[in-house]
Amino acid sequence: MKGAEEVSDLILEDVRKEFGSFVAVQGANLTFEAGKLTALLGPSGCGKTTLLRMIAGLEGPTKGRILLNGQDIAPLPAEKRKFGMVFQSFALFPHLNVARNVSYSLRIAGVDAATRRARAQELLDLVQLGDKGQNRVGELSGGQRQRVAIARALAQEPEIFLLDEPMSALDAKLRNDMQMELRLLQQRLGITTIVVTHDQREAMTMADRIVVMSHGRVEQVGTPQEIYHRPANAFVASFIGNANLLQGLSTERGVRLGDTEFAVADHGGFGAGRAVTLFCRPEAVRLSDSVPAANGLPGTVTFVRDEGVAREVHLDTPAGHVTAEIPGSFHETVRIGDRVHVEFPADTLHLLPAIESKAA
Ligand SMILES: Nc1ncnc2c1ncn2[C@@H]1O[C@H](COP(=O)(O)OP(=O)(O)OP(=O)(O)O)[C@@H](O)[C@H]1O
Repeated sequence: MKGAEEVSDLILEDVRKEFGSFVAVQGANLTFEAGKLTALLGPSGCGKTTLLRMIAGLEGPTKGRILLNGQDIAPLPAEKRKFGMVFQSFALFPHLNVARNVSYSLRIAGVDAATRRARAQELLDLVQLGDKGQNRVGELSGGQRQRVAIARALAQEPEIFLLDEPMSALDAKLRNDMQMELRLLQQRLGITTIVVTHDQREAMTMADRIVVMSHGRVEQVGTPQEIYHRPANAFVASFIGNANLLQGLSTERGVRLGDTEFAVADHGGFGAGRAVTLFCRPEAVRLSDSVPAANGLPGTVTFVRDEGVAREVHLDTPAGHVTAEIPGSFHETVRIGDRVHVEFPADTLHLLPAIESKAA
């Protein structure tokens, strides 16, 4: 297998894709680090598959450069790029047995039969299907088929490994297992990998870095922790997990929501008197019977979702709707209609740009 040290970062410079008058990807500037797994994450239609297909060479960019090892590969057709690809459907050949599926591309490349057999066995061992080489594809489970698709994509020692929604055909339990398996395999091989997904948990589980997209635009690039704890804007904050996003006015030291001023750890350099969004994760919100020393609001419970390990409490406050996530407890109860004090600890608060009004 090729190691990360032999392949450069993959760099996209101002890559844009238009379909007629529709802009599917707006000038994307991205660096995919060699040897790392990057997730392209966003809602349906945001352009992530189009971006992956341009990287694969299945779609030509309208504009921009795709640089690998110092060369602009944008004009190269897919077959001239040494990339392995796994599709949503796995696209296996039903008439070939498992080993032949894996070695198919080697056969096309004219590799001799003995080498092909040895390589297929090596790859099937790698994905823990060493004893299934002679089986028909139809005899395999969904997870096993996915492993065959991965082994097949790795057969030609690709420089870059591309996966488009690789888990979407699997049920929830298997998806969790395969996410871990794929991540461990990728780390073991140290192969530059790009995974398209609309599932934020999948991206958080597997990726070194996440590229969040919306409407053909890159909204933020960062580690899973950066994206979760320091989202760049309200879209990223609410796409990745749950978020409280309260509209207010910035002050010298924080933010004013209605009559109450809150101290804020990360002021975001907004200055005073600007329309801003206060961002706080539900698990950072505290609920108590007594008035907190600072950053508190009165609240009335409007809904309680008990998820065993945690409890999601929805509240009406003078600043708007707030969601708190508190530890699940067998003994304590929270009921609809309870009046509580809601505290937003200053060190968990961040200011983001104001949410644009649709009417504006
Ligand atoms: N060949 C094409 N011709 C015209 N429009 C296209 C073409 N391919 C994609 N699009 C449009 O470009 C936009 C982005 O599509 P893309 O498949 O990249 O989104 P996506 O984020 O991967 O969504 P999904 O998860 O639903 O596949 C969509 O509005 C889609 O309809």
